[in-house]
Amino acid sequence: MKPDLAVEPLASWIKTDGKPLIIAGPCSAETEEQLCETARQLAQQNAVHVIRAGVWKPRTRPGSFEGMGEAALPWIQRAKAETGLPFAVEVATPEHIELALKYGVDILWIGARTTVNPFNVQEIADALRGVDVPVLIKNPVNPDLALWVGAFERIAGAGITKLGAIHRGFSTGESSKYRNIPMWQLAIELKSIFPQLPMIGDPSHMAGKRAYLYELAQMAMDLNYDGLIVESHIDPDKAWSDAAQQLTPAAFGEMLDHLHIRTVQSENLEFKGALEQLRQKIDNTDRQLVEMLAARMALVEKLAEYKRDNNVTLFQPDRWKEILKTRTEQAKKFGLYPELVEEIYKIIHMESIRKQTEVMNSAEA
Ligand SMILES: C=C(O[C@@H]1C=C(C(=O)O)C=C[C@H]1O)C(=O)O
Repeated sequence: MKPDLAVEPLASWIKTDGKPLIIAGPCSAETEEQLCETARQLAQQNAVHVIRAGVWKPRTRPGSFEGMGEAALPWIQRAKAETGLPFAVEVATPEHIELALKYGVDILWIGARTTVNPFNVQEIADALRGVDVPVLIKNPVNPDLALWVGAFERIAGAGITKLGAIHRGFSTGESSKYRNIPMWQLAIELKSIFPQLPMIGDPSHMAGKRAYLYELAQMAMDLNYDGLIVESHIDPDKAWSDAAQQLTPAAFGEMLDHLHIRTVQSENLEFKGALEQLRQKIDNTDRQLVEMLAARMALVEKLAEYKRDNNVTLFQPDRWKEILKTRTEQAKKFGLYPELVEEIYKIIHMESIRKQTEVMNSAEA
Protein backbone atom coordinates (compact mmCIF):
# COMPACT_ATOMS: atom_id res chain seq x y z
CA MET A 1 0.00 0.00 0.00
CA LYS A 2 1.49 3.31 -1.04
CA PRO A 3 0.72 5.90 1.60
CA ASP A 4 -0.95 9.04 0.38
CA LEU A 5 -2.46 11.96 2.26
CA ALA A 6 -4.77 14.76 1.23
CA VAL A 7 -2.96 17.72 2.80
CA GLU A 8 -4.09 21.34 2.48
CA PRO A 9 -1.13 23.70 2.04
CA LEU A 10 -0.13 25.41 5.28
CA ALA A 11 -0.67 28.87 3.76
CA SER A 12 -4.34 28.04 3.14
CA TRP A 13 -5.12 27.63 6.84
CA ILE A 14 -2.69 29.96 8.54
CA LYS A 15 -1.38 33.30 7.33
CA THR A 16 2.35 33.79 7.78
CA ASP A 17 3.11 36.15 4.85
CA GLY A 18 5.49 33.62 3.37
CA LYS A 19 7.53 33.48 6.59
CA PRO A 20 8.09 30.34 8.67
CA LEU A 21 5.15 29.50 10.94
CA ILE A 22 6.08 30.42 14.51
CA ILE A 23 4.24 28.76 17.37
CA ALA A 24 5.34 29.81 20.86
CA GLY A 25 4.10 29.70 24.40
CA PRO A 26 4.65 28.17 27.78
CA CYS A 27 5.23 24.47 28.23
CA SER A 28 2.22 24.49 30.58
CA ALA A 29 -0.59 26.89 31.32
CA GLU A 30 0.08 27.40 35.04
CA THR A 31 -2.02 30.39 36.08
CA GLU A 32 -4.28 32.79 34.22
CA GLU A 33 -1.77 35.59 34.77
CA GLN A 34 1.25 33.56 33.62
CA LEU A 35 -0.52 32.40 30.46
CA CYS A 36 -2.04 35.73 29.46
CA GLU A 37 1.12 37.72 30.21
CA THR A 38 3.32 35.26 28.26
CA ALA A 39 0.87 35.38 25.35
CA ARG A 40 0.77 39.19 25.46
CA GLN A 41 4.57 39.50 25.42
CA LEU A 42 4.87 36.94 22.65
CA ALA A 43 2.28 38.74 20.55
CA GLN A 44 4.44 41.87 20.88
CA GLN A 45 7.22 40.02 19.06
CA ASN A 46 5.12 40.32 15.89
CA ALA A 47 6.79 37.22 14.46
CA VAL A 48 4.58 34.83 16.46
CA HIS A 49 1.57 33.41 14.62
CA VAL A 50 0.17 30.94 17.16
CA ILE A 51 0.32 30.65 20.95
CA ARG A 52 0.81 27.22 22.49
CA ALA A 53 0.36 25.86 26.00
CA GLY A 54 0.13 22.45 27.61
CA VAL A 55 -3.11 21.84 29.48
CA TRP A 56 -2.87 18.07 29.88
CA LYS A 57 0.74 17.01 30.41
CA PRO A 58 1.81 13.38 29.99
CA ARG A 59 4.60 12.94 32.54
CA THR A 60 6.99 10.05 32.82
CA ARG A 61 6.32 9.53 36.51
CA PRO A 62 3.37 10.46 38.70
CA GLY A 63 3.76 13.30 41.13
CA SER A 64 5.01 15.86 38.59
CA PHE A 65 2.75 18.70 37.54
CA GLU A 66 0.26 17.15 35.12
CA GLY A 67 -1.35 20.31 33.79
CA MET A 68 -4.32 22.38 34.94
CA GLY A 69 -6.81 20.57 32.72
CA GLU A 70 -10.17 22.12 31.92
CA ALA A 71 -9.61 24.97 34.40
CA ALA A 72 -6.99 26.44 32.01
CA LEU A 73 -9.31 26.52 29.00
CA PRO A 74 -11.08 29.82 29.91
CA TRP A 75 -7.61 31.40 30.31
CA ILE A 76 -6.87 30.33 26.75
CA GLN A 77 -10.07 32.06 25.62
CA ARG A 78 -8.86 35.23 27.34
CA ALA A 79 -5.33 34.98 25.88
CA LYS A 80 -6.85 34.55 22.42
CA ALA A 81 -9.14 37.55 22.86
CA GLU A 82 -6.32 39.75 24.17
CA THR A 83 -3.77 38.86 21.50
CA GLY A 84 -6.00 38.05 18.54
CA LEU A 85 -3.79 35.02 17.91
CA PRO A 86 -4.94 31.43 17.42
CA PHE A 87 -4.10 28.86 20.08
CA ALA A 88 -2.63 25.34 19.94
CA VAL A 89 -2.96 22.65 22.61
CA GLU A 90 -1.82 19.03 22.96
CA VAL A 91 -4.58 16.44 23.09
CA ALA A 92 -4.23 12.79 24.02
CA THR A 93 -7.79 11.53 24.48
CA PRO A 94 -11.25 12.04 22.92
CA GLU A 95 -12.24 13.95 26.06
CA HIS A 96 -9.36 16.42 25.58
CA ILE A 97 -10.50 16.99 22.00
CA GLU A 98 -14.10 17.61 23.02
CA LEU A 99 -13.07 20.12 25.68
CA ALA A 100 -10.43 21.85 23.54
CA LEU A 101 -12.93 22.37 20.73
CA LYS A 102 -15.64 23.49 23.14
CA TYR A 103 -13.37 26.28 24.38
CA GLY A 104 -12.31 27.35 20.89
CA VAL A 105 -8.78 25.92 20.67
CA ASP A 106 -7.72 26.43 17.03
CA ILE A 107 -4.96 23.88 16.47
CA LEU A 108 -4.48 20.48 18.12
CA TRP A 109 -1.27 18.54 18.38
CA ILE A 110 -0.64 14.93 19.19
CA GLY A 111 2.35 14.40 21.48
CA ALA A 112 5.27 12.02 21.02
CA ARG A 113 4.04 9.74 23.80
CA THR A 114 0.68 9.40 22.08
CA THR A 115 2.00 8.90 18.55
CA VAL A 116 3.72 5.71 19.75
CA ASN A 117 0.39 4.06 20.50
CA PRO A 118 -1.81 3.17 17.50
CA PHE A 119 -4.82 2.43 19.78
CA ASN A 120 -4.56 5.93 21.21
CA VAL A 121 -4.10 7.55 17.82
CA GLN A 122 -7.10 5.67 16.42
CA GLU A 123 -9.28 6.83 19.33
CA ILE A 124 -8.21 10.39 18.61
CA ALA A 125 -8.90 9.93 14.89
CA ASP A 126 -12.40 8.60 15.65
CA ALA A 127 -13.09 11.61 17.87
CA LEU A 128 -11.97 13.95 15.08
CA ARG A 129 -14.26 12.51 12.43
CA GLY A 130 -16.36 15.28 10.93
CA VAL A 131 -14.34 18.04 12.63
CA ASP A 132 -12.42 20.61 10.57
CA VAL A 133 -9.39 21.47 12.71
CA PRO A 134 -5.66 21.53 11.99
CA VAL A 135 -3.76 18.65 13.61
CA LEU A 136 0.00 18.53 14.09
CA ILE A 137 1.59 15.18 14.88
CA LYS A 138 4.85 14.96 16.79
CA ASN A 139 7.25 12.16 15.97
CA PRO A 140 6.93 9.08 18.20
CA VAL A 141 9.38 8.97 21.13
CA ASN A 142 11.38 6.17 19.46
CA PRO A 143 12.82 6.48 15.97
CA ASP A 144 10.16 4.41 14.20
CA LEU A 145 9.19 6.06 10.94
CA ALA A 146 6.32 3.64 10.32
CA LEU A 147 4.59 4.68 13.57
CA TRP A 148 4.75 8.32 12.52
CA VAL A 149 3.46 7.50 9.03
CA GLY A 150 0.69 5.36 10.56
CA ALA A 151 -0.44 8.21 12.82
CA PHE A 152 -0.84 10.47 9.78
CA GLU A 153 -2.78 7.78 7.93
CA ARG A 154 -5.15 7.31 10.89
CA ILE A 155 -5.78 11.05 11.39
CA ALA A 156 -6.09 11.67 7.63
CA GLY A 157 -8.41 8.66 7.47
CA ALA A 158 -10.79 10.56 9.75
CA GLY A 159 -10.99 13.32 7.13
CA ILE A 160 -8.49 15.77 8.64
CA THR A 161 -6.68 17.61 5.82
CA LYS A 162 -4.98 20.47 7.70
CA LEU A 163 -2.01 18.43 8.80
CA GLY A 164 1.55 19.07 9.86
CA ALA A 165 4.45 17.14 11.37
CA ILE A 166 6.49 18.25 14.38
CA HIS A 167 10.03 16.90 14.69
CA ARG A 168 10.79 17.02 18.43
CA GLY A 169 13.75 14.63 18.48
CA PHE A 170 13.98 11.02 19.64
CA SER A 171 14.92 8.89 22.64
CA THR A 172 17.47 6.49 21.26
CA GLY A 173 19.32 5.38 24.38
CA GLU A 174 22.49 7.01 23.04
CA SER A 175 24.11 9.65 25.19
CA SER A 176 23.92 13.13 23.72
CA LYS A 177 24.09 16.74 24.80
CA TYR A 178 20.48 17.00 23.64
CA ARG A 179 17.44 15.85 25.59
CA ASN A 180 15.87 14.22 22.51
CA ILE A 181 18.25 13.56 19.64
CA PRO A 182 17.19 15.18 16.37
CA MET A 183 17.12 12.65 13.52
CA TRP A 184 17.04 14.99 10.56
CA GLN A 185 17.31 12.13 8.08
CA LEU A 186 14.25 10.37 9.51
CA ALA A 187 12.21 13.55 9.18
CA ILE A 188 13.47 13.91 5.61
CA GLU A 189 12.22 10.37 4.95
CA LEU A 190 8.78 11.32 6.27
CA LYS A 191 8.85 14.31 3.90
CA SER A 192 9.73 12.06 0.98
CA ILE A 193 6.74 9.83 1.78
CA PHE A 194 4.39 12.82 2.23
CA PRO A 195 6.01 15.68 0.26
CA GLN A 196 3.10 18.07 0.86
CA LEU A 197 3.29 17.70 4.64
CA PRO A 198 4.49 20.85 6.44
CA MET A 199 7.42 20.11 8.79
CA ILE A 200 7.79 22.05 12.01
CA GLY A 201 10.90 21.91 14.19
CA ASP A 202 10.63 21.72 17.98
CA PRO A 203 14.06 22.86 19.17
CA SER A 204 12.84 23.09 22.79
CA HIS A 205 12.24 19.36 23.18
CA MET A 206 15.29 18.45 21.13
CA ALA A 207 17.51 20.74 23.21
CA GLY A 208 16.27 20.33 26.75
CA LYS A 209 18.45 23.38 27.48
CA ARG A 210 18.08 27.01 26.43
CA ALA A 211 21.71 27.13 25.26
CA TYR A 212 21.07 24.75 22.34
CA LEU A 213 17.83 26.30 21.06
CA TYR A 214 19.40 28.60 18.51
CA GLU A 215 21.60 26.03 16.77
CA LEU A 216 18.68 23.61 16.47
CA ALA A 217 16.25 26.27 15.23
CA GLN A 218 18.83 27.36 12.64
CA MET A 219 19.38 23.75 11.55
CA ALA A 220 15.61 23.39 11.01
CA MET A 221 15.64 26.57 8.91
CA ASP A 222 18.64 25.31 6.92
CA LEU A 223 16.71 22.13 6.20
CA ASN A 224 13.80 24.16 4.85
CA TYR A 225 11.39 23.48 7.71
CA ASP A 226 8.04 25.27 7.42
CA GLY A 227 8.06 26.50 10.98
CA LEU A 228 9.10 26.24 14.61
CA ILE A 229 7.34 25.50 17.87
CA VAL A 230 9.22 26.90 20.85
CA GLU A 231 8.49 26.98 24.57
CA SER A 232 8.53 30.44 26.11
CA HIS A 233 7.63 31.55 29.64
CA ILE A 234 7.63 34.96 31.34
CA ASP A 235 9.77 33.56 34.17
CA PRO A 236 11.41 30.40 32.79
CA ASP A 237 13.39 29.43 35.87
CA LYS A 238 10.18 29.32 37.91
CA ALA A 239 8.27 27.28 35.29
CA TRP A 240 6.36 24.33 36.72
CA SER A 241 7.59 22.09 33.87
CA ASP A 242 10.52 22.16 31.41
CA ALA A 243 12.18 25.10 33.21
CA ALA A 244 15.63 24.53 31.65
CA GLN A 245 14.47 24.72 28.04
CA GLN A 246 12.10 27.70 28.13
CA LEU A 247 13.14 31.26 27.40
CA THR A 248 11.50 34.61 27.96
CA PRO A 249 9.42 36.09 25.13
CA ALA A 250 12.06 38.83 24.73
CA ALA A 251 14.91 36.30 24.47
CA PHE A 252 12.80 34.30 22.05
CA GLY A 253 12.23 37.38 19.89
CA GLU A 254 15.95 38.04 19.88
CA MET A 255 16.66 34.46 18.85
CA LEU A 256 14.19 34.79 15.97
CA ASP A 257 15.89 38.00 14.85
CA HIS A 258 19.21 36.16 14.58
CA LEU A 259 17.88 33.23 12.56
CA HIS A 260 18.89 33.11 8.92
CA ILE A 261 15.83 32.26 6.87
CA ARG A 262 16.78 30.76 3.53
CA THR A 263 14.88 29.85 0.38
CA VAL A 264 15.07 26.55 -1.54
CA GLN A 265 15.80 28.25 -4.86
CA SER A 266 17.45 31.44 -6.02
CA GLU A 267 16.94 33.21 -9.32
CA ASN A 268 20.49 34.60 -9.25
CA LEU A 269 22.00 33.45 -12.57
CA GLU A 270 25.57 33.28 -11.34
CA PHE A 271 24.42 31.06 -8.47
CA LYS A 272 22.39 28.86 -10.81
CA GLY A 273 25.35 28.42 -13.16
CA ALA A 274 27.75 27.51 -10.36
CA LEU A 275 25.21 25.10 -8.88
CA GLU A 276 24.76 23.38 -12.22
CA GLN A 277 28.53 22.98 -12.77
CA LEU A 278 29.28 21.72 -9.29
CA ARG A 279 26.38 19.28 -9.40
CA GLN A 280 27.76 17.82 -12.62
CA LYS A 281 31.10 17.30 -10.89
CA ILE A 282 29.34 15.72 -7.92
CA ASP A 283 27.48 13.38 -10.29
CA ASN A 284 30.78 12.30 -11.83
CA THR A 285 32.43 11.81 -8.46
CA ASP A 286 29.47 9.74 -7.25
CA ARG A 287 29.63 7.55 -10.34
CA GLN A 288 33.29 6.89 -9.58
CA LEU A 289 32.44 6.13 -5.95
CA VAL A 290 29.88 3.52 -7.01
CA GLU A 291 32.32 2.05 -9.54
CA MET A 292 35.00 1.81 -6.86
CA LEU A 293 32.58 0.11 -4.49
CA ALA A 294 31.73 -2.45 -7.16
CA ALA A 295 35.44 -3.01 -7.86
CA ARG A 296 36.11 -3.52 -4.15
CA MET A 297 33.27 -5.99 -3.88
CA ALA A 298 34.60 -7.98 -6.83
CA LEU A 299 37.97 -8.31 -5.04
CA VAL A 300 36.26 -9.42 -1.84
CA GLU A 301 34.32 -12.10 -3.74
CA LYS A 302 37.52 -13.39 -5.32
CA LEU A 303 39.12 -13.55 -1.88
CA ALA A 304 36.11 -15.51 -0.60
CA GLU A 305 36.75 -18.23 -3.18
CA TYR A 306 40.24 -18.75 -1.72
CA LYS A 307 38.82 -18.79 1.81
CA ARG A 308 36.22 -21.35 0.75
CA ASP A 309 38.83 -23.62 -0.85
CA ASN A 310 41.13 -23.34 2.17
CA ASN A 311 38.42 -23.58 4.80
CA VAL A 312 39.19 -20.18 6.34
CA THR A 313 36.63 -18.04 8.21
CA LEU A 314 35.02 -15.09 6.45
CA PHE A 315 35.47 -12.69 9.31
CA GLN A 316 39.10 -11.78 9.95
CA PRO A 317 39.25 -9.70 13.15
CA ASP A 318 42.86 -8.51 12.80
CA ARG A 319 42.43 -7.43 9.20
CA TRP A 320 39.15 -5.70 10.09
CA LYS A 321 40.83 -3.84 12.95
CA GLU A 322 43.64 -2.74 10.65
CA ILE A 323 41.16 -1.53 8.01
CA LEU A 324 39.25 0.59 10.53
CA LYS A 325 42.50 2.06 11.88
CA THR A 326 44.08 2.94 8.55
CA ARG A 327 40.90 4.21 6.89
CA THR A 328 40.00 6.51 9.78
CA GLU A 329 43.56 7.85 9.82
CA GLN A 330 43.33 8.53 6.10
CA ALA A 331 39.99 10.24 6.68
CA LYS A 332 41.56 12.61 9.21
CA LYS A 333 44.32 13.51 6.75
CA PHE A 334 41.69 14.53 4.21
CA GLY A 335 39.77 16.58 6.75
CA LEU A 336 36.88 14.10 6.99
CA TYR A 337 35.22 13.05 10.22
CA PRO A 338 36.81 9.71 11.15
CA GLU A 339 33.41 8.66 12.58
CA LEU A 340 31.81 9.12 9.16
CA VAL A 341 34.38 6.92 7.47
CA GLU A 342 34.11 4.37 10.26
CA GLU A 343 30.33 4.14 9.82
CA ILE A 344 30.70 3.79 6.05
CA TYR A 345 33.25 0.99 6.49
CA LYS A 346 30.99 -0.83 8.94
CA ILE A 347 28.31 -0.94 6.26
CA ILE A 348 30.82 -1.98 3.59
CA HIS A 349 32.15 -4.72 5.86
CA MET A 350 28.67 -6.11 6.54
CA GLU A 351 28.00 -6.24 2.82
CA SER A 352 31.40 -7.78 2.24
CA ILE A 353 30.61 -10.57 4.74
CA ARG A 354 27.19 -11.08 3.14
CA LYS A 355 28.73 -11.41 -0.35
CA GLN A 356 31.37 -13.80 0.92
CA THR A 357 28.68 -15.92 2.60
CA GLU A 358 27.01 -16.25 -0.79
CA VAL A 359 30.29 -17.46 -2.28
CA MET A 360 30.78 -19.98 0.58
CA ASN A 361 27.25 -21.31 0.28
CA SER A 362 27.47 -21.62 -3.48
CA ALA A 363 30.33 -24.09 -2.99
CA GLU A 364 28.48 -26.13 -0.41
CA ALA A 365 25.36 -26.39 -2.55
C1 LIG B 1 37.77 -9.34 2.61
C2 LIG B 1 38.02 -9.99 3.73
O1 LIG B 1 37.00 -10.53 4.58
C3 LIG B 1 36.33 -9.77 5.54
C4 LIG B 1 36.01 -8.48 4.94
C5 LIG B 1 36.89 -7.43 4.95
C6 LIG B 1 36.77 -6.30 3.99
O2 LIG B 1 35.71 -6.11 3.39
O3 LIG B 1 37.75 -5.57 3.80
C7 LIG B 1 37.94 -7.48 5.88
C8 LIG B 1 38.10 -8.51 6.75
C9 LIG B 1 37.21 -9.66 6.81
O4 LIG B 1 36.43 -9.58 7.98
C10 LIG B 1 39.40 -10.25 4.22
O5 LIG B 1 39.58 -11.24 4.93
O6 LIG B 1 40.30 -9.48 3.85
